[in-house]
Amino acid sequence: MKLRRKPDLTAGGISDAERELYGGRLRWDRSFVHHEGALIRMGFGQMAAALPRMAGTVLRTGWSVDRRALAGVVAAQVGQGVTAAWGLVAVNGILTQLFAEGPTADKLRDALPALVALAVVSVGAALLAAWSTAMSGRLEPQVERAVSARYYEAVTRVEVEATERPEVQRTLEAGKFGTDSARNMLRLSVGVSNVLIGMVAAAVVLASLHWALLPMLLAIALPRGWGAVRSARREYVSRLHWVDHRRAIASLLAYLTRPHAAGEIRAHGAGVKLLGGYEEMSRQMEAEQRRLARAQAHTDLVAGAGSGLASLGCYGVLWWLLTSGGLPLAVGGTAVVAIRNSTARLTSLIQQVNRLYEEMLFLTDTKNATELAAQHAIPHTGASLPSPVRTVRVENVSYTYPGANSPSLKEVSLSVRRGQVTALVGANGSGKTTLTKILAGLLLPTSGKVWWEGEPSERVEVRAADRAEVFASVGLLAQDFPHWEMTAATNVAIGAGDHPRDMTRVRQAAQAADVRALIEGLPHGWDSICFKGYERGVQLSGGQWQKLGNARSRYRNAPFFLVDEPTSALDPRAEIEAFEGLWSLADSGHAVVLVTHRLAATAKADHIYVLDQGRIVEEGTHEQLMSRGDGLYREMFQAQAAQYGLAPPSADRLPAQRASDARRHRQAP
Ligand SMILES: Nc1ncnc2c1ncn2[C@@H]1O[C@H](COP(=O)(O)OP(=O)(O)OP(=O)(O)O)[C@@H](O)[C@H]1O
Repeated sequence: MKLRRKPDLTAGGISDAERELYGGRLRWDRSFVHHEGALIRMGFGQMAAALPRMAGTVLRTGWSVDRRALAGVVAAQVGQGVTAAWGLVAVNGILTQLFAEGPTADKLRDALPALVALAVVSVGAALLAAWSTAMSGRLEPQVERAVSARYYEAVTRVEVEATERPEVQRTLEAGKFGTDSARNMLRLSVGVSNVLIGMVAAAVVLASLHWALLPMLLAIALPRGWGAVRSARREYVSRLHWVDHRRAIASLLAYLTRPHAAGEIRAHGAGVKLLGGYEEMSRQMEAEQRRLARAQAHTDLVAGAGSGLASLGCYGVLWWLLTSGGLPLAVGGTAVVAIRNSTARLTSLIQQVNRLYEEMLFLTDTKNATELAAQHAIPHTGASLPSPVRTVRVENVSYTYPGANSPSLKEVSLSVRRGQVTALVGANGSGKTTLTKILAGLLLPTSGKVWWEGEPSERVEVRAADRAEVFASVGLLAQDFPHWEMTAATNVAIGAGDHPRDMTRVRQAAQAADVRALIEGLPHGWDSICFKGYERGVQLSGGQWQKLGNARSRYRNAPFFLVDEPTSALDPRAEIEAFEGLWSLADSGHAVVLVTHRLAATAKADHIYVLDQGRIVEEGTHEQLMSRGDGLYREMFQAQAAQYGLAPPSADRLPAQRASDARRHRQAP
């Protein structure tokens, strides 16, 4: 029977839902090619070599987390192998006695010691199996934790820019699937080694009875092993190939139950669309499952036929050995028992090797991801920043996002000083947020320099600086800051890393952000979980969240505050108070970088930079900028004022959406 070398993973084509909701096929072609190259092409021999290597990695991890448990598991496995071998020896003893000449009663009496030995060996095997289960149950979660922690620790240290590169993103993403593979591999390795030791024991006993019995056992095992590897590869390739598709299905379902989407799901009928999409895309997955099942059945048939033929051959050889007098009848009986046992073990071995191989592929992804993350890690070392830092100076900085074909910042120069409010204004997409990320040390300029300056002549460029110190100097409040589904207290105190929580300061920060009374008025106060659905869960409004975010950056109390639209959801009174709070922070010696479209607030800033298409086109105080007759800032300010009837309408002079915005989004080939 001829097997196809490459499965047709395009089966099912593209669904209407995929085209409508995602604009095209969701198949992971790049990764498919990548994995086809390295692991999937691995031959049976290489795989046989790779398996113990990967199992070795898992065992080393086990050794580092819990030596006693690992030693217990290994001892129990070896013990079980020994008991299996003794079991066969006892069976041989029993059969030898039973096939001997003489009255049946005598033969049974003579076989009694071997029978007792068989019973003792069985009890021993049961005790060892229980010990192995207990020890591996203790070890498995620890190994999973160790591998996951290594992966996630590495991933969270990757440079933000690297995470923007599709190839890095995908490798890191693929690594997620293998974090529980270490645990599974350990469990499966224990299972496989258990069966293998039993089979090796059977092989040793058989070989000692007659050399020809050993190749027979191997001949039965090999076709099944081949089938296992083949099926595992197919499953793995399919899982990777459909990973985006699966993720999309999961996100469709997640939307259906997320509170923030509840309104549109019902009122706009989005739920019907999502459910329709889910059904259609799930049907494609089902088609893929059917394809896999058919292919698996095909492989099983071929492997089963091979194994069956080998068994037939084995029994033929056994027959010939017995009839030609090359083998005593009792040994023949033992051989039959051993072959029957081993064939039963084979079924479980096949299933476990199959899974083991698949898990190994996933664990390899995690290992690769962890290594790649280490290559792109933010350096641990670097020059200390001047103490205290007084100014961050940006010099001719340009920045192009990976994959974009034009820069988001072009030759930008500016200074951010302690004790001042520096405002960044400009149209959507003009580069304000990108600039704050550069200031925060999250993105490194594609060209140009960012200097952290203290006293004159004391300065460190961000690339040479100890980035941990840079991060420690900034407090970020992003436009889309995280809403942690945790307690209100955590949502404030998480702004200070792993420092112990100081509830007095949490309350002060909340007070300054005008959210203390609200939180303390909740039935569970600071222990309320800011996500409805949990016990003690509460639903906060958009503005209340924003106040909590402000409290978080207050609590962090870093010398450089970078706040992006911190008042977009606040009511007018709260907005005024929030801006006053920022100004008082500057008065107390902090640097405040304020990104906002509320130009009434920037009017009081010490210095305003106006960005347009990634360039700083104007700068100065509000008065200076308003005095420029044709200035962009003046246009924007007047357009806003006109909405309140405070200035003549000038909508026709609003800055138009720039064509280069669209160009920037186009991905480089
Ligand atoms: N991660 C990214 N990858 C590629 N391009 C990006 C990325 N983030 C932003 N951009 C692009 O960079 C340009 C500047 O974006 P940025 O978010 O800095 O603008 P902004 O001035 O903060 O806009 P807004 O006022 O809408 O918040 C935009 O064209 C945007 O599409």
